[in-house]
Amino acid sequence: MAVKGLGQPDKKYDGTGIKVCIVHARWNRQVIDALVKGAIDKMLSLGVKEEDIFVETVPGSFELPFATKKLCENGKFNVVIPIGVLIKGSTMHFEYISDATTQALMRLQESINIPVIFGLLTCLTEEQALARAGLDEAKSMHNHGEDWGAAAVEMAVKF
Ligand SMILES: O=Nc1c(NC[C@H](O)[C@H](O)[C@H](O)CO)[nH]c(=O)[nH]c1=O
Repeated sequence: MAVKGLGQPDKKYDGTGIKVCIVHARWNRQVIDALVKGAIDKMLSLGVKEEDIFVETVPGSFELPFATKKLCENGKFNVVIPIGVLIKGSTMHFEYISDATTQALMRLQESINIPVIFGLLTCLTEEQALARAGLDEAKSMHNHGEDWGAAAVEMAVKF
């Protein structure tokens, strides 16, 4: 049995009534769209109402922290899922955006006081990104957006 991976939740959480913000980048759009759909479909299956899921987009992952702060600082949402896909290129751009965005999203939880689900894929190849969105031919991995949707419901219900 594989060791790595998300364990089953301690119970099935009912997402009825929770308000969710998804803010996603538009870079690597094919992968982004699959991840967003995976997160939404999972949350709907856990009782979240479609009208309680608000979706906004930004150009790229580097814009996720600022947009997340502006969208969530007024207390309208119980949880936020920033989603971005970073794919390593030939420069250090990937490393700087990945680290800066990750740190900013983690710190943001202190100021907006709601759970921030980490929906940033930091991939070394396009194949890694496709696999983590459930888009590769071999279906070698599940759509990680589903994990983020489940985590969002659990965190919003519990805290
Ligand atoms: O470079 N690669 C990527 C990227 N660059 C753009 C950056 O996030 C930002 O939008 C611009 O620098 C403008 O501020 N954004 C991503 O989401 N994924 C990438 O793979």
